[in-house]
Order: sequence, then C-alpha cells, then structure tokens
Amino acid sequence: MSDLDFDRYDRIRPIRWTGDALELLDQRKLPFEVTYVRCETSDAVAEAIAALTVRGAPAIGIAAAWGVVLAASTVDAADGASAAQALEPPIDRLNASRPTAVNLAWALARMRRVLGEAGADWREVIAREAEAISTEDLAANRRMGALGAALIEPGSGVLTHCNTGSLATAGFGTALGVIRAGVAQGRIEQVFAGETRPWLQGSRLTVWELEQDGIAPTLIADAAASHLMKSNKVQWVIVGADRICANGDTANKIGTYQLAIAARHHGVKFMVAAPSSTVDMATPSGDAIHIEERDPGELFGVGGVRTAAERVSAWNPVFDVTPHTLIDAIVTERGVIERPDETAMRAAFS
Ligand SMILES: CSC[C@@H](O)[C@@H](O)C(=O)COP(=O)(O)O
Repeated sequence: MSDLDFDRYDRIRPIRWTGDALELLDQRKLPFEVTYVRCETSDAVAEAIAALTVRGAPAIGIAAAWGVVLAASTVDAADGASAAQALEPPIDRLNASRPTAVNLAWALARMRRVLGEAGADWREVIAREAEAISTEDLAANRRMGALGAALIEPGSGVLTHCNTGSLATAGFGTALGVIRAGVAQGRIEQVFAGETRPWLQGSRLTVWELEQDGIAPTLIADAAASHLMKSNKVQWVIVGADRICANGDTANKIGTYQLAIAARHHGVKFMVAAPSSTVDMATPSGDAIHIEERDPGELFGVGGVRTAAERVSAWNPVFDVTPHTLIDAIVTERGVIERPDETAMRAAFS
C-alpha cells in the first residue's frame, strides 16, 4: 500500500496520555465541539467508558489500560504481585463499564498478566504495556486496511455502519481503515454511511471523520440500506466488530445484522474488519454474547429534543450478532478468513 500516506490520517486522536492524566476526546459532543475530558482516576475512566465519552471496541480497551495506570498512582506496593491485589477492585470496575466489546476485558487481562510478573519496577511495566496496547492497535489497523482493501474491485461503492475510525481505535480505524486504504488505492469510488440510530455514530462521527481526510461520504438513513443495495450502488458492506466468536459469529453495533441479511439477499459482499484483540475464542457462538442494553431514554429524542410522546416504553439493545454464515470475509491484521466458520477460525487463532 505504498500509495497511502498514513501520516495524513494521524490527525484525530481520541485518547491522549499526559503522564499523569488521561484526556479523552468527548465523542458525545462531536461534531460541533472538539473538547477533551481530563480523567485523573480510574473511576473517572470507567465512567467515561460507560457514558460513551470514549467508545469503539479498541478505544475502550486502550482507555481502560490507561485507567489501570491511573489506579496504580494510589497504590503503594513493593512488587507487581502485591500491586495486582490492590488493583483488583478498580480493574473490576473498569471491566464492568461496558459488557459487549471483548477488547475491554482483553486489555485488562494483559495489564493483569504483566503486573503479576513484574518486580519493583511494576509502575513502569504497566505504563509500557498500556502504550504497547495502543501502538499495536494502530499497526494492526494499518495492516488490516491493506488486507481488506485488496478484496475490493476498483470502482466499488461501499456502505459502512457506526463509527470504526480513528475515533474508535488508536488511529486509522478498522472498517474505516479498509475504506481509507480502498479510497487511496482508487478501489472505492463512493462511501455510504448509515446514520446509526439512536446514538448517531455514523452521522455525527463517521461523516465528520472522513471529511477530515477529504473523503466525502454520502449519509443515508439506516432504513435506506436495502434500497441502496437494490440500486446497485454498493458492492461491499464493511463493518467493525465488538466481539468475534470461535465460530465467526460477530457482535457489532445494532443494525449490523439486518445489513448482513440485506447484503446476502442482494448479492452484496459483507466484510468484518477487526484486530485480533476482538477475537474471543473462549466464546463458542453469538448466543453466548452479553448484548448491552442502554437507557431506553436514548430512543425518546434526537439531540436532546424529545420526539416520542411521553410515557412510551422502549427497548434499546445497542449491539446485535451477525451469524458467520452471512459474513464473506473477516479481516484481522493476521490475514483474511473467507467464509468464516469454526474450523477456519481455529486454524487462524488457536
Ligand atoms: C473499531 S470499532 C468496532 C465497533 O466497536 C463499532 O462498530 C461499534 O459497534 C461501536 O459501538 P459503540 O457503542 O459506539 O462503542
């Protein structure tokens, strides 16, 4: 992918470590306000994750890792093993901040592991590990971008869902990384982004992010997706993931499953792009995934303006599971798995 100048895409950073605090780009306020929230404690990081100040599977894992470093500043311990004991309660609170994206538990497990093995220098060890989790995520995204883009025929149109870009990761993005690479290589001619109700990650975040790169996406209502596919305007749906199971079933933002069904019906290909940190071989299939349900109040209005009548009830699951049989390719930094199933997943990740 020699024609892609990665530094061009290094403008947005949702997570900044200052040495004694974590600054999070407040994604609740985008695209109209670009402000950072300063977190000085691990509990503040856990609250920011729960409130979607920072969001996107890889990004919440990275933020949680820095949350452990913040918690460490309140602990006095001679070695990593004793620090690990003292840090268990804040780590548990970070882990409980959101249930569906496995990257959160994965990053915290990594932090626990290095802590348990560290000696007197345990503070430096965990700070280095948090930095490594972030650096590796950026590298994985760049690699995935190249691998995913190579699957796309020149001149294609693509549809994406939610926000999977720099805002959701350490940088460059997963599905949006594939799209960035595909546009740079002239493979993708048109990008469509679904609004992603109710939180509007598509219209508020993805459109804003792509415009910073000089890519002009076309926003569609989520309900327009099947019609778009029927109109032959897209050849691929490209999405990220919050958890990919041992059989390839994939949890992602609510609405992904119906896109996969519509894509199969219309002969449109369906790609999932995610780092290997999103693969959870301990969860056999999508049935075992805990799907987060958020406050039904998120459905009662738009931008703080109430649109539903008073006293209505609502159900607000924020992720769904796409069965592996509807997925044409899972792309991670380790390679491409076409027509994923348990055998292919085990061959790649065991
Ligand atoms: C690279 S991000 C992949 C997923 O985390 C993304 O598609 C998604 O579903 C994010 O959900 P969110 O609720 O905004 O955290």
